Amino acid sequence: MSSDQSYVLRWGIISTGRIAMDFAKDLLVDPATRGTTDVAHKIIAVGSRSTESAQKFIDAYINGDQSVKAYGSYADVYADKNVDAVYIGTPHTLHYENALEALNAGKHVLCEKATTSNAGELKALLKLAKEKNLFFMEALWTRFHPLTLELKKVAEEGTLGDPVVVHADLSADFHTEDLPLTHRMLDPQLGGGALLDLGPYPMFWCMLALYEHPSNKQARPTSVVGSMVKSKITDVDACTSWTVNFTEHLQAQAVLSCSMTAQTAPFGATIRYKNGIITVKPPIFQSPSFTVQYFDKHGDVVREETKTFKYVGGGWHYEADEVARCVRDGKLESELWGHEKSIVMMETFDKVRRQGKYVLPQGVEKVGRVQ
Ligand SMILES: NC(=O)C1=CN([C@@H]2O[C@H](COP(=O)(O)OP(=O)(O)OC[C@H]3O[C@@H](n4cnc5c(N)ncnc54)[C@H](OP(=O)(O)O)[C@@H]3O)[C@@H](O)[C@H]2O)C=CC1
Ligand SMILES: O=C1OC[C@@H](O)[C@H](O)[C@H]1O
Repeated sequence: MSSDQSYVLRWGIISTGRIAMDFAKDLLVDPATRGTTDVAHKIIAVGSRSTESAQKFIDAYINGDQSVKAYGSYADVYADKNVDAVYIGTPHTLHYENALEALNAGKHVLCEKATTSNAGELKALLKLAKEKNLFFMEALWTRFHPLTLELKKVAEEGTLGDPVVVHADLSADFHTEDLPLTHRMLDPQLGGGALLDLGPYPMFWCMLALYEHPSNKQARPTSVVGSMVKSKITDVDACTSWTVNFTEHLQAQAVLSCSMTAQTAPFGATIRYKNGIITVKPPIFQSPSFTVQYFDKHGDVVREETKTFKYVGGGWHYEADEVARCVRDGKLESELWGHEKSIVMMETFDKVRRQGKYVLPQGVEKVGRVQ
């Protein structure tokens, strides 16, 4: 759906799993329902390891639209001349080669989190994207939500002062004892475990609250300390926690955690400032509301405000709109979630994996094995 003036980005979707479904469904939501009139989306093709699965996906989630091509390989999507941008929804450890092939075929890329298996792979992709003059973005969808945009305004308008401590957790009990060993959360070949799957979200709130805060002047973390509890089933991380310090311009610390064997922590994310506190209600990847409490000089709450957000769709369409705008404007990266932030995220995960002694099997990481 598009208004006459809108720029239409033509998508190719690769993989037919859970997140590809969520993303595709959101591309079909009328942009006007979220106040978007300058860009719109068209799904041109779906690629899967089997044509049957691609066709089933189109039938089930793209209203059986006959104009959408069902391909039995990802390569066919990259080769389709009508595709402008490729959305990658495969497991983490496949992102590198999928994105590499898409970029080499001249396509812009939106790639699911965790962007790659490690920072080395990510940097190689970013270099290629720049050489080819193509847009690349990690699909950190939470960055583009209206809640996040509003929270950032409130956080940085001055009254709250500098940020000091962030706590954030994202967990989910995947009942790993019942999963097949080939499930992406358990299989080390697929980068299984809590950190690479759930970790991007606690880390995201750390990045938003501390890294992005103007007082931090975009300084990278000064230290990262992590700890992992391994799963007894496949030795991937079941529970991981890590602290991230920002001490070059701030005196601030984030205390972050994720687990794939427990329910998420009820506090979601809290950001404590000199003069108040912001609480982000769980789930922190798709939060419905946040509350701000302002303190007087004694630390007593003098004002409290809760802001609630609703929209049509699941919220993945906001990142799609960002990609469309950037591609339309010839940008190679998003100003809101650019390359440097994805690198800081992946470098942090590399450090935590090293400290937790989580080594992926030989050959999984295509660039710079973390060990
Ligand atoms: N942004 C978000 O909200 C979310 C993001 N994610 C991210 O998306 C990625 C995929 O997660 P999710 O959709 O839950 O995973 P699924 O297991 O549901 O789907 C993954 C898909 O990848 C394709 N695939 C290609 N090779 C393999 C392989 N060797 N093993 C398994 N699947 C393969 C398959 O599609 P086909 O058979 O068609 O080729 C499969 O359906 C992860 O990186 C995850 O972190 C996940 C959930 C939410
Ligand atoms: O990105 C994600 O968000 C929601 C979680 O349920 C999921 O495991 C993760 O991949």
